[in-house]
Amino acid sequence: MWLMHMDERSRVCRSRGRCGRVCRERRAGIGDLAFGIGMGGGAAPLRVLVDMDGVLADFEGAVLREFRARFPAEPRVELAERRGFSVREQYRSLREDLAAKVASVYESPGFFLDLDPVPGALEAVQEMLHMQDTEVFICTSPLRKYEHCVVEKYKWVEKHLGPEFVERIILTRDKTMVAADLLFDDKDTIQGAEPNPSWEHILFTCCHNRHVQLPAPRRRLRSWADDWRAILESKRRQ
Ligand SMILES: Cc1cn([C@H]2C[C@H](O)[C@@H](COP(=O)(O)O)O2)c(=O)[nH]c1=O
Ligand SMILES: [Mg+2]
Repeated sequence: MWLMHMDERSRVCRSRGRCGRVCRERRAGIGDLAFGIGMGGGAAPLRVLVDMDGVLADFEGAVLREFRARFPAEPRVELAERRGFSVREQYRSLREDLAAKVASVYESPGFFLDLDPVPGALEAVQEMLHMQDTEVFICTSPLRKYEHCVVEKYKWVEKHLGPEFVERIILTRDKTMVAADLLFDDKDTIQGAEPNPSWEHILFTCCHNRHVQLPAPRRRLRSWADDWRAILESKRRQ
């Protein structure tokens, strides 16, 4: 199967890292071994990226709670009414000035540090960390207004997952540039400089994407109680 991706003249993987198992074999040097130009072991570990807001940390629940506390007289968007990734744009559609008000909530010092973990998330990533032939990284995007967000994301990871996971933080506004096999993320559309990212995006269900119809063959993880292990195993077999 992986041979389909190999260009025999240049001896490079023509998929340029976009082909799941093939890429893991390339990372492990099996492609080179097959052409007699190096030594390889087994397939490289399955590399899994796990998003932070909406997947590990409950961004949406905290936005609503804090908005209600700070602006009790203002209209708000209940979680059951959330649609679309951007909470700011949905508040703007209620009334123009509410966009700045809701942004002031998540741009405040302490907001990111105080987020509650998503149920089951900490246990799942700790289990992934100890799984054989598996590498797990936290791949998260900072706010444009990054003053508190960046350092608090690091502190949140240390507080809830420990220093081992701090080493595993990838902070980027462009996740398409990160090479991996899987990305668990609540944002329904992830775009960036690389038009063909190497990972398969597993949409993690969150209040704002619950109603999004995914075209085949895209997959969802409904919660951390859903069968994330089966998704990893299916990817390993591809
Ligand atoms: C308006 C708005 C912003 N965000 C922010 C919060 C984070 O800084 C990033 C997403 O981070 P992730 O770890 O990649 O999930 O965008 C948001 O999540 N939702 C919003 O509505
Ligand atoms: Mg997210």
